[in-house]
Amino acid sequence: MSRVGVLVLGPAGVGKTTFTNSIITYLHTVGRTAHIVNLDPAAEPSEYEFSIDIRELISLEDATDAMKLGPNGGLIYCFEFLLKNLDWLDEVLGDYDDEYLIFDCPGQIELYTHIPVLPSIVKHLKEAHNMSMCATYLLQAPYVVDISKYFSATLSAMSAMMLLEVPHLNILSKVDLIQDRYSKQQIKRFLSPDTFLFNDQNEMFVNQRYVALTEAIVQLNQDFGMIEFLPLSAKDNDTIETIVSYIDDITQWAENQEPHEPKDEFELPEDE
Ligand SMILES: Nc1nc2c(ncn2[C@@H]2O[C@H](COP(=O)(O)OP(=O)(O)OP(=O)(O)O)[C@@H](O)[C@H]2O)c(=O)[nH]1
Repeated sequence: MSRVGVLVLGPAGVGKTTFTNSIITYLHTVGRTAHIVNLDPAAEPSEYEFSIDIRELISLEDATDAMKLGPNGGLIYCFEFLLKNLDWLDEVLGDYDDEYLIFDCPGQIELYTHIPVLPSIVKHLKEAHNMSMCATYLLQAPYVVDISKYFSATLSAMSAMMLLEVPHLNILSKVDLIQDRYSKQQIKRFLSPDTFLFNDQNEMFVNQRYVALTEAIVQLNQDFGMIEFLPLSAKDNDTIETIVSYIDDITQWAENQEPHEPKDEFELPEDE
């Protein structure tokens, strides 16, 4: 028995649910099946039905009403409740042997960058369910191309990578929204950032020490090769296909299925 678990992570509004639905649509078109595991206790109804839904155990409304908590405290309460009730998760997962499960997660990144709740759940999925896991961490292109946001965004991705300890893909979402501001070549350099890329933005810093700091952090990133992105544009099937091929390679889904090599080159969506 083997299961694949794809975690869809990232700050609020980066496109996690849209990406989850795009993967399901793509997999259906190539004759594969996948299921959505909704881990957002405040989720709205989505294009595809959730196969497993945390709201059947606890919803954000239950937590905020019963415990008199605000939305963030309520969300943390829901995850702690899930952690205490892993037998519920075991039971609902019991029906999904040999399946491809996509975990759509909430956008409150403290759940996977600051507190150990999601890492504990992920550890349980790996150990108790023999799940082959891959984390996808989405950051939206219109933010990441701004140098001051680039750092907080990439550091949050790195923090999740270190806390979760599962193979990790960084994804630059909503690439279509920057295609009229940047050439294909510039966008390719955002996917694998280098110091040269940010030189034209350094003038925004009055304090020259920030310029030096910027260059040092980008250099560190380059030296360790920690942050590279795969491009995503939700309506562009090629970007979805490439990301799925990487996930398949990481989770070795293809080993038990048809042979499937990951693509060598990133394919950027065509300019509008
Ligand atoms: N232009 C563009 N818009 C996108 C893309 N992906 C998502 N969006 C839009 O971004 C908004 C947020 O998308 P969601 O999928 O709800 O984002 P989310 O990360 O699941 O949001 P939360 O669950 O609230 O954290 C919606 O209006 C989407 O239509 C994309 O690739 N391109």
